[in-house]
Amino acid sequence: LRQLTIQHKVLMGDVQGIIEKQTTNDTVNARGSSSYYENYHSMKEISKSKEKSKNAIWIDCGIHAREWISPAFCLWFIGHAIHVRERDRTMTTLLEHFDFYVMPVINVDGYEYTWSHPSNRLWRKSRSSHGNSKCIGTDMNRNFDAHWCGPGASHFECQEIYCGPYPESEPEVKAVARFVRDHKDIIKAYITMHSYSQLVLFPYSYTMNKSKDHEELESLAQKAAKAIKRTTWKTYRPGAGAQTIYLAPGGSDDWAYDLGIKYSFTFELRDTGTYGFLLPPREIKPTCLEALSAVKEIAQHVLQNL
Ligand SMILES: Nc1ncc(C[C@H](C[SeH])C(=O)O)cc1Cl
Ligand SMILES: [Zn+2]
Ligand SMILES: [Zn+2]
Ligand SMILES: [Zn+2]
Ligand SMILES: [Zn+2]
Repeated sequence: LRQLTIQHKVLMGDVQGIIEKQTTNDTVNARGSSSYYENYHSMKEISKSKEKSKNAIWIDCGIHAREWISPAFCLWFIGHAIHVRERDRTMTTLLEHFDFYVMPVINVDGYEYTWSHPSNRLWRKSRSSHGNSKCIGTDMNRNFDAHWCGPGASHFECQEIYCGPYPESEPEVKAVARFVRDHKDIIKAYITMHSYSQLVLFPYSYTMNKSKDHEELESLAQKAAKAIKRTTWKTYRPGAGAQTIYLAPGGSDDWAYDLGIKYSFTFELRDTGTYGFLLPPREIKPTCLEALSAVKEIAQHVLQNL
């Protein structure tokens, strides 16, 4: 059967099958359809054969269409991690211990929409339509399966905080949730970049109750804020989401935390309201530098607490 399975896959020209062709005694990936990530990951697993997969840190950006500084950070981060790691000792060390899974723009259709429709530059949601409503879009940060659609979200499709028809109804949310679930044993931190307000948020947002790791996360968020202060003198406020910004359910950070990824943070990047979502280009680089210093602070703490 195994031989047949591999033959079938190779015949199907499935990359997965070709990868498995090189499989030594690794188990054949049981799942038929595996995503790019699975091909990539199983290739890495095979290349290292016996070794456990490297731990990883997840960073996503652009879940909200109008928060343009967020995708800018993710792309800048990738560039930094690739080009300057010789000069950046900390980054070099972190990259020896972690893979960084970076998703530059989760809400691709929404982001593109704000570029192609200047009159809708402040669009927030996805661009999907469900049922027969005249209104478009689900707030992807209310669509995760974490106290879904409780207080702080809306069941009404025309609302900015519409939670969607059901948890993970948005294909982009489903893709992120599936990947993170499939890799929850090696993903040691979940970081999601938003704007604006200059905040370092940690669970919970869906309840006013403190998480079991409240003290540790608070202290780490404070250290992240101090790193930002040291880098650009900007003040970011650390705090649990519900107390610091608003009570809201279905967010990705709460979902990742309840999945077991303890180090889970939402960043609200610049600014505090002067330009808001329309942050001028001159602020992109300093914002990326300060956000990088915070991400490094978190990653170093995670490394020390593996
Ligand atoms: N779990 C969460 N963490 C952070 C936030 C704040 C962001 C800021 Se734009 C949002 O409203 O989606 C919201 C939630 Cl639901
Ligand atoms: Zn994998
Ligand atoms: Zn946001
Ligand atoms: Zn925001
Ligand atoms: Zn620490």
